[in-house]
Amino acid sequence: MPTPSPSPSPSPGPDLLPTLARLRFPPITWYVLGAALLVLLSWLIVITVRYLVADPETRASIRQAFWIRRRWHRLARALSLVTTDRVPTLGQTIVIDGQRRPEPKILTPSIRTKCDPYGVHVTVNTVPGVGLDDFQKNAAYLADAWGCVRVGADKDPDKRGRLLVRAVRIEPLARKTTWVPDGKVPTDLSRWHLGLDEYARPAVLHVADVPGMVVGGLPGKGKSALINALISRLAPSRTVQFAVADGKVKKAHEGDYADITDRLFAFAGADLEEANALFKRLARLRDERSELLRQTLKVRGMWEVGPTPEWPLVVLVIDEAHTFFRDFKGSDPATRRRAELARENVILVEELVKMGRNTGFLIVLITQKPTGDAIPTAIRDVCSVALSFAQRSTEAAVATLGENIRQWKDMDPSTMQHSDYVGVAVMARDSHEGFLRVRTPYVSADDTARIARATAHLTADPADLLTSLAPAPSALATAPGQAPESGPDLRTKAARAVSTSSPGTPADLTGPGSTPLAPASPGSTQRAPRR
Ligand SMILES: Nc1ncnc2c1ncn2[C@@H]1O[C@H](COP(=O)(O)OP(=O)(O)OP(=O)(O)O)[C@@H](O)[C@H]1O
Repeated sequence: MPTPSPSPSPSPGPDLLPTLARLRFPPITWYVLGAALLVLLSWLIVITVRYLVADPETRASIRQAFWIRRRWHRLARALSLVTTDRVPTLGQTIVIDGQRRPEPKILTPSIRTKCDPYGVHVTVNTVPGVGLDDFQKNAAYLADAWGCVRVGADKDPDKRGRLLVRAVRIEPLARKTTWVPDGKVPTDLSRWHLGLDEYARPAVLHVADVPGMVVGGLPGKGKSALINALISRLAPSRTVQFAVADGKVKKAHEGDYADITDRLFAFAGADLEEANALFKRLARLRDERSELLRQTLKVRGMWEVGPTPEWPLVVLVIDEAHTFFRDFKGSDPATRRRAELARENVILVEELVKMGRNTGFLIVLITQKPTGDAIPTAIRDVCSVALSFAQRSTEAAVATLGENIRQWKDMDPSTMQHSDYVGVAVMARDSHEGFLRVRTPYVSADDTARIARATAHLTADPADLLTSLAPAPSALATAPGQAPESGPDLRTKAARAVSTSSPGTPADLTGPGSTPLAPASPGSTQRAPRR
């Protein structure tokens, strides 16, 4: 019996190419095929070149991103980050007869990746039933699966239904960075780039929304470097003026600010009278500005137009702040006087913080004292930003960051004792829930001194500058149909504010009657030369 010949294979096998060659495709097909190959080739060239020119760490991130995309569908199913769609589509209802049920469809969020040296940014298009909460709950598993130190998810502010998932491969907090200031005039004073957060995203502080900030931390953990960064960044701008009260020293030529005095329009040492004189002087400047604000700048708050050379942002740094607010106990006259000054200092600084933002003040209070009384709560509560470098205990962290830090154990700065964390600060912001850890760049005192020297000619007393803005008395005269303005003539007031200091007054204007807004005691508030 003849054996039946095997049935022909369904695959064309070796005959495929000749068969294709025999087929006559219209020429357009070849063009389309050629174009597709060209696009594919160009794409391959682009990604290869991109990979080759990247630094070794970005290359590692590119490889990581490849595996994230490749294994995403499996991982998403394993972590239940998918949804099952059982509702038949219109097409299925037409085609499928009543006996059969349509196959449920698994919807997986689609992802796109972007790399940097620290890891991968994953953009996720959500599917119904899978959202931000699910990604946040699974962050630790995602981190394990992707080989990352940390994964965080957030909503994309630019598009609803889209999530931004950050996979950090290299711990940004443990990586020390240095910034060598270039002396360039900052383009936007309302934003201060503090450093990188724990997801290697830029941590930006909106200075315009910050009336005051508290900086705490153990000695040697990075407080001065942070202030160096602030001064080096802002000093090249003629629209910023600085004053310092330093509780660590008696004279301006001692201590951390000795090399930048030329860029300060006022300085006070640890002496309480001296500091009190400086705070009063700034409080009067605030009052003068408040009266002139609407008439001269025609706005309700300085930040609506931003600082100008005539109306500069006044940055007051109060270092070792606890020195000025101590609760002195004792009944002898000297102690009673000190207690009175300290109490007055609290009120003056609290008001400067509370009411200074609109008129262009930024108050920075620094302390290394780890107890709650270091900065009185009256002041701490009106500062909208608090930064704490490493602390010895949770109680010390509470003193700077407030009670809330007890709920966020992994953010507690008392866990940052390792030397890797020098320069890392935990930040609390009024408008945000929780805390943020920021790796701040190191800025040396020498670099800050260099910038201060180079920009010393920009130093000016903001009170002097007000006179150029004060409207002429005629402008303040009663307009027809208007009630006469009560209170002193503003121009005269502003002029009076500077009448005690003639142009070319020498650097040290500490003698009685020499400080324009608040005459200080001999050897007190010092001013850099006005040029
Ligand atoms: N952001 C940073 N990155 C890396 N290292 C830093 C950083 N900030 C500070 N350091 C290192 O720590 C040292 C001490 O820093 P810094 O003077 O800023 O501390 P501090 O908190 O101001 O101390 P103190 O309270 O005694 O003034 C610096 O000399 C530097 O070596």
